[in-house]
Amino acid sequence: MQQVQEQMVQVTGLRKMFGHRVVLHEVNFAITTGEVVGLVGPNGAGKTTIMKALLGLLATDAGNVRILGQPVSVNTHTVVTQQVGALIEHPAIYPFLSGWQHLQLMTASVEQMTWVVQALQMQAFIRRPAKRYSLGMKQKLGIAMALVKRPRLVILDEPMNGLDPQSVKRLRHLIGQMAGEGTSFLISSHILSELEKIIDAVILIDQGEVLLQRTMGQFRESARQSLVVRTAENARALRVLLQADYPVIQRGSNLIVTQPVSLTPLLHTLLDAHIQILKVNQHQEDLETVLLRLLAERKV
Ligand SMILES: Nc1ncnc2c1ncn2[C@@H]1O[C@H](COP(=O)(O)OP(=O)(O)OP(=O)(O)O)[C@@H](O)[C@H]1O
Repeated sequence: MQQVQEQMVQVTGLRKMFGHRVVLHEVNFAITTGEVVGLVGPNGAGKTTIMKALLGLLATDAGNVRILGQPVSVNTHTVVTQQVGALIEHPAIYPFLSGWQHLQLMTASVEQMTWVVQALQMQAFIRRPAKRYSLGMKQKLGIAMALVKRPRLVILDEPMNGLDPQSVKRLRHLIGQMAGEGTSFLISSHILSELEKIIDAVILIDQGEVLLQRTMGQFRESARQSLVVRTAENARALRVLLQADYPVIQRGSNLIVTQPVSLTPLLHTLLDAHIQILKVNQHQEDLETVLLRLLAERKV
């Protein structure tokens, strides 16, 4: 069923200083209903600070946060309490309570608790005291606590930390399912290859500024296409292509043409030099490559 694209989060002109250091400059972005947004950027870029501001956990110096149209600040967080689930930094876990008792702190609904325990496959350890949990079990419990009330907005800071591949897959599935039912997600992660599989849009933060906000559709359209060519004589092929002014580099056993070019003249150049072509592939830059390139270009 098509979701109505209601505004879930609206952040305008957010500014935060720690002492004299500006850590968020004029941050603006929006998240719609059912949208899964990735918040990415280098260490110290300001991702956790943004998440804390969204939850009203941090006094800001300027700007506004609205969730479902309602203002959020350190003094006003009714909408956060009622509609938002979050896991920021480490989950708050009491060693002597079981996982189940932690979930009971979040909701009175046994149905909701049973649903999340099954969805994240926590049945085997949910009744044990949390002091006996592994890192990954604690992380799952933290995620379960964020999701159990089926909130309208979920904020997850590095949710994949410590999770095994099966659990990552299960979480991905669950996020997709909840998003399909209208829950919005803001997820930070350094594991861009994983993040890319679940997000609808990405926000890139660097030094407290939003460098880019794009839907994955826009992102794929603008991602550069490179051409991967393998020949029987790569060293000679490299020389021939460079002489013909192609932007080409050698990587492992492949030659990479780094900018869009027409295929036929390139192949003719190689065939005219009697070089046997073994493989030709179009390759699209992935999220990680594009973001690293954008960050590198910024430093130039
Ligand atoms: N309580 C604080 N006091 C002073 N400076 C702080 C405080 N919290 C964060 N900072 C600074 O604010 C900046 C942004 O930190 P933040 O934790 O938001 O980054 P991040 O993008 O989440 O980084 P990471 O990827 O390493 O988790 C950093 O330079 C950090 O040193």
